[in-house]
Amino acid sequence: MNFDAKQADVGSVILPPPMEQRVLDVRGLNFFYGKHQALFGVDLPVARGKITALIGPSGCGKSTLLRTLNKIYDLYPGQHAEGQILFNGENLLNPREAVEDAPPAAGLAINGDNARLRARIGMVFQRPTPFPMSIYENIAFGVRLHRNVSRAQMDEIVETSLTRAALWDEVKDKLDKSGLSLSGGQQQRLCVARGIAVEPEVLLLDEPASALDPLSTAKLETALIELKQSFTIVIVTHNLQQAARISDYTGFMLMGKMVEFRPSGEAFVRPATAAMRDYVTGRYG
Ligand SMILES: Nc1ncnc2c1ncn2[C@@H]1O[C@H](COP(=O)(O)OP(=O)(O)OP(=O)(O)O)[C@@H](O)[C@H]1O
Repeated sequence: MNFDAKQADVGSVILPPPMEQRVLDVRGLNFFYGKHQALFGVDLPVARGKITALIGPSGCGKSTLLRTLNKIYDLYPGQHAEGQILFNGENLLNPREAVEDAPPAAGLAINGDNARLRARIGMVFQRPTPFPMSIYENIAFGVRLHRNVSRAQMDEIVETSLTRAALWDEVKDKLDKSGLSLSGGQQQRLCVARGIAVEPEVLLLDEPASALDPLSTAKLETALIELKQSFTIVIVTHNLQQAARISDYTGFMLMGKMVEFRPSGEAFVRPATAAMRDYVTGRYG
């Protein structure tokens, strides 16, 4: 898929959710891998209790943008971001900055504490990454890091998390078996259960179904639709049908820019930009 710079200068159409509904609000974000700039002035408003999908051709910056939201890139030397990522009244990129016109805070201030940030904004990766421990411990491990709970309370958290991730029925009789003994699709739902067990506000998913068969994908999608009653979800996907099926808002990116951001129903039926129209009709790629 080759776009020259002229073709990519397609303008942008951004129809954000109202300010009071935004849990995260990315404004004018630039991102750099060393000297290589991967994001250019990106805006991403994320509505609370909704699923936001990020789509676009390979290399357009979807995963990079997702990785900025819980600052996981901070663990890698040479990577840095500039701009504003507003979360609970605070600019994550500059916690001391006085932010005007920020969405209302609904949770704890992060105060520059990245460990707290990653507990509030959890992440599930492309390949399932269960810990080499029992199914039960996969979930209990993270909870213990954040809270002191009794065995009975932990049993309840494990059951609730697995139920919400649509996995309980398949594993309830083998909680002491290794997480690695599950199928790929089950492992991915275990990772979702692990992510939500610590009750984050936001769950980030980077192409979580790319390694799954259609049945496992359908189960994961069902789980995500249920989960948005309790959590906000941002998902990167190459699967346009999936984005159209499950998301409330869609952001279409091209060459490091946010070209179109709109409610998904409208965006897929009537793309506002020629670039997104070409992309969803398969004219490119
Ligand atoms: N670790 C890295 N070091 C240097 N450049 C990187 C790194 N990771 C990504 N990039 C570059 O940043 C740009 C955006 O990459 P990114 O992975 O965010 O795109 P993407 O839209 O998620 O792609 P895909 O759909 O193929 O996963 C690309 O030009 C890519 O080559």
